[in-house]
Amino acid sequence: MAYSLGPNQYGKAEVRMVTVTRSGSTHSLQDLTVSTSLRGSLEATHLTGDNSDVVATDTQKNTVFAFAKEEPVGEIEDFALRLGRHFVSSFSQITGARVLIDSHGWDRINQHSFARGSSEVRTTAVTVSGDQHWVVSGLRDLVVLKTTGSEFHGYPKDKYTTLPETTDRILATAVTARWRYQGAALDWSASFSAIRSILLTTFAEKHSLSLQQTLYAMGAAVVETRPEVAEIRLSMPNKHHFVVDLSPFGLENDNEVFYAADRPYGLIEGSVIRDDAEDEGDAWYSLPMF
Ligand SMILES: O=c1[nH]c(=O)c2[nH]c(=O)[nH]c2[nH]1
Repeated sequence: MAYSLGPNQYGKAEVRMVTVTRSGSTHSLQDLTVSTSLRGSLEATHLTGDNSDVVATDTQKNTVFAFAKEEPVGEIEDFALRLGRHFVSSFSQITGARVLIDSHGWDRINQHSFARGSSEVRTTAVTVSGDQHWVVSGLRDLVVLKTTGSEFHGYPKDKYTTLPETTDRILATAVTARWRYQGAALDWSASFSAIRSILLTTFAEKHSLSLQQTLYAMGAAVVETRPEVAEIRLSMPNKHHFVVDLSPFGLENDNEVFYAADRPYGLIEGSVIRDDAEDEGDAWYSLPMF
């Protein structure tokens, strides 16, 4: 039987790194989870166990920590680009690098104390291939809910359908969004804040006939207003809130008391792509579709 080594990559996953920057007695904190992954001429280790081309995952982890000391980490996109370029330019057998960074938020209490923020995470996935690079940034677990402005009706009914139609329901989701940047280097933080704010405003203001419609509106609003975004992919679980039947207790539930079910949940996923988007290259290589 004939076979050969297929696509492969390897690296150190989820390096947990916290950095403290001091400006007098005011300290700043960055709390990151960094994953590195390398591609290249790695047949030997897979086929014969010859490790002469393997940049050890332990070395990759050490590089993350050392780079954080040698220069301020700064924006996660820039830090990921520095790491990716380092691996590709330092080792001739390494032709591509993927660096994933999650940034976990802390809210300031005083000059040197912090409270862990919400579950929301800011993300980036940087790919370096030869002298090219791609940046896909985003957020995860941005939990939002609206108490009205959401309907769901008009769907097909068959013998298994029990869901009542509604013209007024709670709509809640935990947004995961990834957007692919195009064009020249930019102010990553400013772009992130603007995109996050567009997602929130559109969720709140768009009257919803389905979560699918809301997802598309959120993505479209980003692509319409942010020329640096070639494409955005969204994954939005429908965090169902069911009106509790209070009639056994002789009570009428006028959309006031809900059962917040955690599973199963609808999972609505989709993307919005600019017609004239720059080529995606390796931007999404080995990333989940949504
Ligand atoms: O916004 C919704 N989209 C669906 O596809 C769906 N299906 C369902 O049971 N409830 C909902 N809500």
